[in-house]
Amino acid sequence: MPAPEPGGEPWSTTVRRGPDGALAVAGLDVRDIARQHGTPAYVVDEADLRGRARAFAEAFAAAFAPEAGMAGADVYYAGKAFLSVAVARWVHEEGLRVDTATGGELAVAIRAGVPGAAIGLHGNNKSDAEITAALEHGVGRIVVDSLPEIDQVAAVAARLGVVAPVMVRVTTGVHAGGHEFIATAHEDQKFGLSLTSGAAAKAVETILARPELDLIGLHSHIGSQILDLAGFEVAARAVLGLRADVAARSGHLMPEVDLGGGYGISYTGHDGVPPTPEQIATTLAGAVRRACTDLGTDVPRISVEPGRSIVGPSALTLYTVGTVKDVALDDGGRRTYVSVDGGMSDNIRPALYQAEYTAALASRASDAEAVTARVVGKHCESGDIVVHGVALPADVRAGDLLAVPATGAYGRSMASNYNMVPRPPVLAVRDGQARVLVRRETVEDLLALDEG
Ligand SMILES: Cc1ncc(COP(=O)(O)O)c(C=O)c1O
Ligand SMILES: N[C@@H](CCCC[NH3+])C(=O)O
Repeated sequence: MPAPEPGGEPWSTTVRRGPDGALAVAGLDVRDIARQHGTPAYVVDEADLRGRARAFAEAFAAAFAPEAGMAGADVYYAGKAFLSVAVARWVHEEGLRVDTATGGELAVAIRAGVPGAAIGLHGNNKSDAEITAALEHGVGRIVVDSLPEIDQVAAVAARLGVVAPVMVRVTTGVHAGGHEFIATAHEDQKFGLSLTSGAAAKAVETILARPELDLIGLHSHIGSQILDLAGFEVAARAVLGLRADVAARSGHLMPEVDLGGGYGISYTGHDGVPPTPEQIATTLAGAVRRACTDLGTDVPRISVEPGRSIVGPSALTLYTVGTVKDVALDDGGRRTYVSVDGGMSDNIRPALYQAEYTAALASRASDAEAVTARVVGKHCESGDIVVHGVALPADVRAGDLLAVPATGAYGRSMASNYNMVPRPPVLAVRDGQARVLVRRETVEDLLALDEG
C-alpha cells in the first residue's frame, strides 16, 4: 500500500506537499533540510509535539478535575521514547512532568531544568548512584520494582537524611501491546511485583514499616502500542483493589495511582485508529470512578506515562536513496529493494518487533506507476529493513529523498552505532526554521571512544 498523503496520520500535523510535489515540515522544504543538515535525519515537528503534550495535559486536567468528582491527574512524559533537553523543556512547558528510567534520562531532565518534584524514576535494576541522584534532586517519586530495592532505597534515603517518596510497581496479569517484548504486565517477565503471588502486598507492607520511605501509591504499566483501552480498565480495577485492601488492613489509603503509558499510534495509516487523549482520559476516569465506588474508597490522584503517543507521530526520518535493485520473487512477482543511507541503526523496531512503517518519495512528485518496494538500510544484515512493503513510484532513484513518518518514538532513543555508523541528528522544525536538538555523530566521535 502507498503511504497516505500528508494532512493526516501517520504524518505529523504540519507536513504538506508543496506545489512541485516535495514535502515540507512546518513550511520548510525537506530538500532544504537535507541540504542544510544532511541525511539521514530525524525531523521533529515542534508544534505537533507540543500540541500532543498539551492535549494530554488538558484532557487529563478536565477528566480528573475535582468538579468531576476526581482528585486530579498528572501526565508524565515517558522520556525513554525520546529525550533531549529541548524536548524535556517543551513538554514541561506544556504542563507535563517527566518520567525517567535511568540516571542518564534523569540527567537530561535535570539539565532541562525540570524541577525534581515533577520527575519520576523507574527501573528494574536501579543503581545506588541512580537512586542517590534522584533523591538529591528531590524527585517526586521512585517506582520500586522489586523487594530488594526497598532496602536499597531506604539505605540511600537514610544516608542522605531524607524520606523517599515511593510507589510500588504492580504486575496485574493484564497482557496488552503490539508485541510480546513490549507487553509488560503479564507474570513471566522482569518488571514489577506480582499482585496474584502476594509480592506486591508484601512490598507495600515492608515499605509501610520503613520510616525512610513514604508510600505514595501503586503503579501499573501493562504494555505498549495498545489501541484498545479495555486492558487499562481491567488493570486499573486490579490496582485500586489492592489499594483498598491495604487501606482495610493498615489504614493507609495511598493517595496516588499511576496507570502507566502505552497508548498506540498509527504507523502506516492502515493499522487501526489510535485513541485520542480525550478518549483515554475519559475512559480511565470512568474506570477509576466506578472501581472506587464499588470498593467504597475515595478516588486517588491519577497519573499516566505516555511516551510514544506524544513523540512518535511528531517526527519523520529523512533518508537519501542509494542503490535500487529489482529482485524476482518465488511467486513470479518482483520486489524493488530501495536502499537508504541509514537503517537498523536509526530504527531497530522493524527488526526487533516486526514493526510496520510506511514511506513516501519526499523530494519530488512522480506519476510513474507504483511498484512494490522494500526499503532497506546499509547494514550488513538481511533483516536490516526500514519498511517491509510499500508502494513507491517505479522511477525512485539514487539521490531521491524518502520520508518515513512516525519515527519519533524509540528511533533515536534505541539507535546504535552498528557497523560504526554515526547516529543521525535530531532536528526541530518550527515556523519554517530548523534547529539542531541533538547534533549528528561523526566517525571522529566514535573514534574518540577507542583508546587504541
Ligand atoms: C513504566 C513505563 N512507563 C511508560 C512507558 C511508555 O510507554 P509508551 O511509550 O508506550 O507510552 C513505558 C514503556 O512501555 C514503561 O515501561
Ligand atoms: N521500545 C519499545 C517499547 C517498549 C517501551 C518501554 N517499556 C518500542 O519501540 O515499541
